[in-house]
Amino acid sequence: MPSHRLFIGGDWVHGSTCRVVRNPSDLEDVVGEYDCGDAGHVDLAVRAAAAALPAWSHSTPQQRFDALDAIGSEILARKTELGTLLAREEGKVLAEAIGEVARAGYIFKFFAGEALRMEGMSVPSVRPGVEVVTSREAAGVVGLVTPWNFPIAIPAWKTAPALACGNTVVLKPSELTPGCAWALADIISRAGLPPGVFNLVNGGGDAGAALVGHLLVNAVSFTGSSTVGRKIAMQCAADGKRCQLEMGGKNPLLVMDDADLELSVACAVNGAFFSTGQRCTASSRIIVTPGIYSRFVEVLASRTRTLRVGHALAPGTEIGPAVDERQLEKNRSYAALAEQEGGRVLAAGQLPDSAHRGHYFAPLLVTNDMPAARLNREEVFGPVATVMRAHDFDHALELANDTPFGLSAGICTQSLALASRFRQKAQAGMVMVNAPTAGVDYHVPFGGAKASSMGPREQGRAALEFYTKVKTHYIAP
Ligand SMILES: NC(=O)C1=CN([C@@H]2O[C@H](COP(=O)(O)OP(=O)(O)OC[C@H]3O[C@@H](n4cnc5c(N)ncnc54)[C@H](OP(=O)(O)O)[C@@H]3O)[C@@H](O)[C@H]2O)C=CC1
Ligand SMILES: O=C(O)CCC(=O)C(=O)O
Repeated sequence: MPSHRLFIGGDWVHGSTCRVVRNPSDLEDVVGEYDCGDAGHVDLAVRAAAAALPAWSHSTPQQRFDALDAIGSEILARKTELGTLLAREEGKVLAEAIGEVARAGYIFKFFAGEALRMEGMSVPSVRPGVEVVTSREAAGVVGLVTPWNFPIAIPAWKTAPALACGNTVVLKPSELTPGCAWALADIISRAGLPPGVFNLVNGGGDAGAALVGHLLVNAVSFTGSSTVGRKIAMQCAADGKRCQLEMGGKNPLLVMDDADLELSVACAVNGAFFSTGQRCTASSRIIVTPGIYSRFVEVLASRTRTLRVGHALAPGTEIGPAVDERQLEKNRSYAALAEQEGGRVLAAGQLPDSAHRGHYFAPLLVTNDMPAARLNREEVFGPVATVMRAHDFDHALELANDTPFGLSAGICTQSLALASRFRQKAQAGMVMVNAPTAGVDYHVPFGGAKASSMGPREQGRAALEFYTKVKTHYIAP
């Protein structure tokens, strides 16, 4: 099987090592071999991006539109094939994987349009006869460091706005999922961009650190763990680089006495367990008021027991495997905490007969009313959710906000008054009413409050704040 190379300065280049990627649903299935780069490859890629910057940052909106639109079209045309690759590489069930690929395609289409709509302002000056206008310019060479859990959508939602705004890019995806990033680079390589405008260096955290610390990189956008995010923030602050971080979540879903039972169970199951809980927007804390508690827990527990865990490509699978052995061990260690911390297991899903073939973990529903319990404070990133009992709405809101994170927060209620109070008081970047905390639109801002995010928002028009610098022009006659 030929190894997939790095893409640097318009050429496919050998890396220094090679990674064999195996399907987490079936470890005997080899997905592919991918070259990994080191600090030297990162240096070459950043220099290529810096050399391409002057011309690309002055390219016409039409050139940018044409390239991004072509990339979006090819991704959409190949969504089933690429979705299958994603499902094999990351373990996301096929329907969700195809949905993620389509999302990546639409993101490129959306930002193709944004390239045409790059606006400035014309503002009356306080001085007579002077004209004031603002314009947007590219931020420069951008380093994109991405995680494994959305291996094509996250590279897309960073790369597309970066290119639309005239930046040049070095993408360093997670070493666990190089295949989707490679497929994206392959599509981009045929979209008519000049050499060096987009570069791919697959590799591990060393390549990521080399990219973040490179002096020719002007801006860094990162999605991943809080631990790595904090390191990157410190490095960028020391170097004076722009920085955008999307990190963890411990997202609450409130279920109020007046909630529709079926709808709230569906929101909880989707938010807590779909995508194997490997979403920063996952509903890992479900906070329930007394009037609905017993009925809700009974239906949710029975639904949890019957969730179909299995091979991501098998028809009917609802929950795929954990991405790798390390994440599986992490899930198991949190599962062990369920009783150690004084909680109780309400329900556990069933492992498939073929569980020994992959990194399978059965969804777990735990009750623990202690806000200080680790299961209520730390991001597991697996299909593990706690149910907490709240006395009333105010108590539920207090529990919801009692977390260092603030990405997404949801409420199930039929009361407009409660929904409005929740939307105002929830300390989160995204609030959902009668909808799961996870699963967002691709054309509106995405990001969190408190320790979940740093820097300007991603996605939608808000993304332009990070990927452009505003210039103010004073023109006197
Ligand atoms: N909020 C979110 O969306 C995500 C949160 N997470 C959380 O993080 C945990 C661990 O997942 P993991 O993939 O290891 O996440 P990491 O934060 O470790 O990795 C994210 C990306 O950063 C890279 N990286 C690692 N170290 C550095 C560094 N020092 N400088 C620059 N880049 C670096 C990684 O490379 P490499 O390929 O070597 O890992 C990867 O590309 C999960 O269990 C989950 O809790 C993870 C993914 C997404
Ligand atoms: O919930 C979503 O649609 C997006 C989640 C996400 O971006 C993440 O987990 O990194």
